[in-house]
Amino acid sequence: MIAPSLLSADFARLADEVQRITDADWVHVDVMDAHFVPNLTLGLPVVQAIQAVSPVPLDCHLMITDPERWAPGYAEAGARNVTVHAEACTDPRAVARDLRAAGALAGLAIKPGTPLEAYLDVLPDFDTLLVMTVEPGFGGQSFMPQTMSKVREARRLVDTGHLQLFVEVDGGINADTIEQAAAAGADVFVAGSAVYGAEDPAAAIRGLRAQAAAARSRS
Ligand SMILES: O=C(CO)[C@H](O)[C@H](O)COP(=O)(O)O
Repeated sequence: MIAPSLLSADFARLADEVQRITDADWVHVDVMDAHFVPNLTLGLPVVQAIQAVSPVPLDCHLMITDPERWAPGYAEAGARNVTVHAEACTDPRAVARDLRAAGALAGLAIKPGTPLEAYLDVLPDFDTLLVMTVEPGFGGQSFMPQTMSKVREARRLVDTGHLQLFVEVDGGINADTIEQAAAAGADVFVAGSAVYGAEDPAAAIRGLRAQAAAARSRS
C-alpha cells in the first residue's frame, strides 16, 4: 500500500491535495505537537476537515505526547488507522484497546533508535507497526537503511504467525529506496516528497507501487 504524506502537500489547499492522490491506498497525516518532535503541524479539527473531503482512508501518525488522551479522538473522527509512538505511551495496550473500540486500526510507531524487542509483548494488540526510517519531525530527510533489520524481523514474525499486523515504513521512501524496504518486508510505504514533489503525483504512486510489488516478489 502507498500512503502519500500530506506533510509535503500545500497546507493552504489540503482539500485539493487529497484529490490529487485518489490512487493511493491511505493518506498519511502527520500530527506533530512541537513537544514530542521539534515541529508543529495540525490537530484534530484539521483532520476532521480532511476526513470530510478525502476519498482515501486516513492514516494518522501522532507524533505527540500523552497519546492516551488524544489518540481516540482521531479514531472517532473516522481515521482508518491511528498510530501512536511507543516512546510516548505509558500504557500502549490501553491505547490500542481504545483505538479499536472507536473503530480504527491501532498502530504503534518506533523511532530509528528504538528496538523492536522492547515492544514485542504489546504488538499482538496492534494492527500496524510503523518503523520510522528517519527521525520523526520533518519531511525530505534521507532514508536510514539500518532500520531495515527491524522491518525484516517484523516480517519474519508476521510470516511465522507470531504477529498479525501491517509493517509500515515512513521517511525518505522514494524510487531509490522503496525496493530496499519492500525486500525487507514492508507492506505500507509512506512517501511525502516523492509523491507531492512529483510533477504527476498519481504516476508517482503507481510507479512506487509497481517497484515495491516487483521487489517483494523477487525477495
Ligand atoms: O513522519 C514524517 C516525518 O516525521 C513524514 O511522514 C515523512 O518524513 C514523509 O516525508 P518524506 O517522504 O519526504 O521523507
